[in-house]
Amino acid sequence: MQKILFLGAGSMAEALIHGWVEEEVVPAEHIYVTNRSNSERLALLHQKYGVNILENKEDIFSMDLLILAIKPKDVKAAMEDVKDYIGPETAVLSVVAGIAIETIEEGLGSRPIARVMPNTSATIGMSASGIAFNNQVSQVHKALYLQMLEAVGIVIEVDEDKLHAVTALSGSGPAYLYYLLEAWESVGTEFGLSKEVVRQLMVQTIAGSAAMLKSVKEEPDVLRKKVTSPGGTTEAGIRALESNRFNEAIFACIKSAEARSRELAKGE
Ligand SMILES: NC(=O)C1=CN([C@@H]2O[C@H](COP(=O)(O)OP(=O)(O)OC[C@H]3O[C@@H](n4cnc5c(N)ncnc54)[C@H](OP(=O)(O)O)[C@@H]3O)[C@@H](O)[C@H]2O)C=CC1
Ligand SMILES: O=C(O)[C@@H]1CCC=N1
Repeated sequence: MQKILFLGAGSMAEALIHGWVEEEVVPAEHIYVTNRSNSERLALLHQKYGVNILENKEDIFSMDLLILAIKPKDVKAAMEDVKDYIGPETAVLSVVAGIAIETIEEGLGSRPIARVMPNTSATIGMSASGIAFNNQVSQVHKALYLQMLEAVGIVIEVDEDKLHAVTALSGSGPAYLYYLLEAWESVGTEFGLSKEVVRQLMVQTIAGSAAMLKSVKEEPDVLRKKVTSPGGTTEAGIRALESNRFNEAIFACIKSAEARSRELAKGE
């Protein structure tokens, strides 16, 4: 893939560009960016990463890969904008939440299409991505996409329908953890600790717990019980989580996000 165009130049496009350029998976000179109107944003990406700015729509014809990195609500208009310029040999990779491969085939014609759900941790090579393909993607291109996504984290192939769940879990997942940290910082400061101290303690706690789950072959409930001394502080904390319906809140969170992904698929 010598020429890769990002249609949409927001957070997710930047996370992938940053990861690919930094990890030397895709040279910056192979990457082109375009958006709706924010030319300052394109100039910033050019300056930060050395990527090219798409000069005119005719250049879309020669792209090997078009990456859809726009919001779901903008996808139909964006496809309408480019459909007369895209060449027959151009493959498509979409990171757009909820939008089905079938919708992209309708908008851009029958061609190889991959749908990926990464997360913003691609910026630092730590994305957890799900991927699904239509039946026109060759084995060679599948391997290439997997390699590109492995360079910015882990990637797991799933049936397309399961991408709704992947979106709700790992696509949105970083936001849930940041929200948790915001709550920890609020309560920590009530005890007179500074926000910075709480952040250092809890970021390391998240990183350490994730590393434990990856390195020791034990289930989360086993690891949890090792922290929980009978009659101790953790037990008191967990009891408070239970009485405040922690499980219900988490189930509601993931189910709402999954349902929203399905609504986006229907254009709602
Ligand atoms: N952010 C995240 O954590 C994740 C996001 N995603 C998915 O990635 C996609 C992009 O999200 P995100 O990067 O956060 O969004 P942003 O709002 O940061 O960026 C959206 C980009 O789309 C551009 N755009 C809008 N309409 C058009 C158009 N008609 N033609 C060309 N470009 C257009 C905007 O340009 P302009 O600024 O000029 O209007 C902007 O560059 C979404 O579909 C989201 O579901 C997937 C996984 C994680
Ligand atoms: O909130 C969203 O719709 C996107 C998809 C996953 C993360 N951000």
